[in-house]
Amino acid sequence: MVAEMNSEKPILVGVIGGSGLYKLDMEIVTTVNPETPWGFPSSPITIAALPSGTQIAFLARHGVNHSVTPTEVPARANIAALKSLGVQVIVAFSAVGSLREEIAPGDFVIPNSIIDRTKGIRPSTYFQDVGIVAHAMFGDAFDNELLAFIKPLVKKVLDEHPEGSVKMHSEKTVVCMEGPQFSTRAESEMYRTWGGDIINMSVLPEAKLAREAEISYAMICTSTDYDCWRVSEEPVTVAEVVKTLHKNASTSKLITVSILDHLHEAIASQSLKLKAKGNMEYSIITKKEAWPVESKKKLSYILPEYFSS
Ligand SMILES: CSC[C@H]1O[C@H](OP(=O)(O)O)[C@H](O)[C@@H]1O
Ligand SMILES: Nc1ncnc2[nH]cnc12
Repeated sequence: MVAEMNSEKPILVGVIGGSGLYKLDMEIVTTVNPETPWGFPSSPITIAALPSGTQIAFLARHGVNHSVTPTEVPARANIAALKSLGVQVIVAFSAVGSLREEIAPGDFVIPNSIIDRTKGIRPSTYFQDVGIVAHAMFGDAFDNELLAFIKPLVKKVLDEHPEGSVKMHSEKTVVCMEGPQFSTRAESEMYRTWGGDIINMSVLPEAKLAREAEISYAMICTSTDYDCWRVSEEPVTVAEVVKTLHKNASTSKLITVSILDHLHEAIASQSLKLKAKGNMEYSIITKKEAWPVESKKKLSYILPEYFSS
């Protein structure tokens, strides 16, 4: 029997899959493709059901065939589309390079901070060309309450992995570079001196836009390579990344099936206090009387609490 979208049980959790994670092994309820004021998401969104019946939303960041570059990911549309479905928490997956000896390919990392090395060419805010200015807080780049909630759950899954335990690291800093080319050895070494622990091309502006849309956001990273800072070794190649990607993707699927019910329940019962909710109330600096009508309409798509009336 095909499950139906359950209108009484809202979809609270969204999952963004990165390189290698283009679908989840779950029952598909339906597929939607909402057109947002910022266009269409990178891929249609799959509404999938956990064995318990809990429904979640899944989106492939680079499209299901990995045809969208990190620079071209329509992050505003992705986050807005998930918000339009009622999503309050996003668990994003990402394949990352390791900048530390102790983070080996195959390890998992849940970062708590970000260094921005994108080049300003990705639309990175909803508050652009709308005549309404907002400055979201981003000191804590991820929702710390959410991190604290998922960390022990992810660790348990990794400790009990059927093919042997997988190492998990937390409290790490992810460097987000522009790409699509990988870093030079000098850059890689520089990121290490800056305190970077892992590197990807995807966490920004995704994490910033989630914050603006008042969605709590965490990233679960899967280490695939040592980038190029180890001078005695060849620099990273896509072939090397892909080698680790397959095992990592099946572990990521195991994590989603194992933790999302707990997460959904904690959000629904409000036992998990989400930090993102309400954060924009004090971020909008433009006087309400000056908000252009058209902009209010556009922004009400992501923040109906402030812009609907
Ligand atoms: C395929 S190597 C570089 C590519 O992998 C990561 O993608 P994602 O974060 O979506 O898993 C990295 O950010 C780059 O986009
Ligand atoms: N070395 C690396 N640099 C940037 N993004 C990556 N994704 C996976 N490995 C990476």
